Amino acid sequence: MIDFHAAAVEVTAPEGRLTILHPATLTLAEPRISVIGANGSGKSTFARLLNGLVEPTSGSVRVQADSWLDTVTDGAAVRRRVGFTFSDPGAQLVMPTALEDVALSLRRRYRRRTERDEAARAALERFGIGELADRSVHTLSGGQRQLLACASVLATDPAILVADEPTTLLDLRNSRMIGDLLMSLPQQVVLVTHDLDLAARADRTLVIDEGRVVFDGDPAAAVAHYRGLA
Ligand SMILES: Nc1ncnc2c1ncn2[C@@H]1O[C@H](COP(=O)(O)OP(=O)(O)OP(=O)(O)O)[C@@H](O)[C@H]1O
Repeated sequence: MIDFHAAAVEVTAPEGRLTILHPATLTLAEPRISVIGANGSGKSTFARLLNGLVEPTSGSVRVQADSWLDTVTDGAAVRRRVGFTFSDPGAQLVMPTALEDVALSLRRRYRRRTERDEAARAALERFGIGELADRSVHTLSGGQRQLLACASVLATDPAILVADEPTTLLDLRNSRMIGDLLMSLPQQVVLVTHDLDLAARADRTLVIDEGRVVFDGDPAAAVAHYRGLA
């Protein structure tokens, strides 16, 4: 569960103060929530507020894991419970091999190296990329990196997953695989996407336009609203 209370984001740009997200008050309780909108409308800003990667300049964003946590004052605890995958997986893959990358995200949970590597290998298998365990992340295709980034984040078993354009780099087969996976996870999922078919599979869809949530509700109606804007 996620709660926005008059949360807004302003930045300082050469042309002065800009509001990139106007105050939003909403509660996200549905298991699958999709966020759609044009390039530059504010979707990533909205998504990054959910785990404190972006802090609201006014208002607040709180997430409920075991208790309610504020994304600013409880930032580290929020980031342990809210997993985030970036549209560019290169931004989050930091270790030389696929296995080491997943193992890194498991270092808090498993102190012993052998247990950690075993759990990391199991996470890779779950995503159908077990055979890539010992490959250098630099030799992976864009789609394989995206799958690895998802495996690394989900291996930590976050309470909520925020996925920012997780299928952008993927071919049809892998987009379907990631889409099916996101729709079947036990965690709450907030998904930012330009894939309107995938967005429509959510329980609730937000449309963001010029920094405002301009539609919030039924996914099919949201997609129709977005098409109307375009
Ligand atoms: N730190 C910043 N300083 C100035 N402008 C910013 C900053 N962060 C974001 N913006 C601007 O805010 C707007 C919203 O950006 P955001 O990345 O949230 O859009 P988006 O909807 O995710 O776009 P896309 O679909 O292209 O990824 C854009 O115009 C962007 O240039």
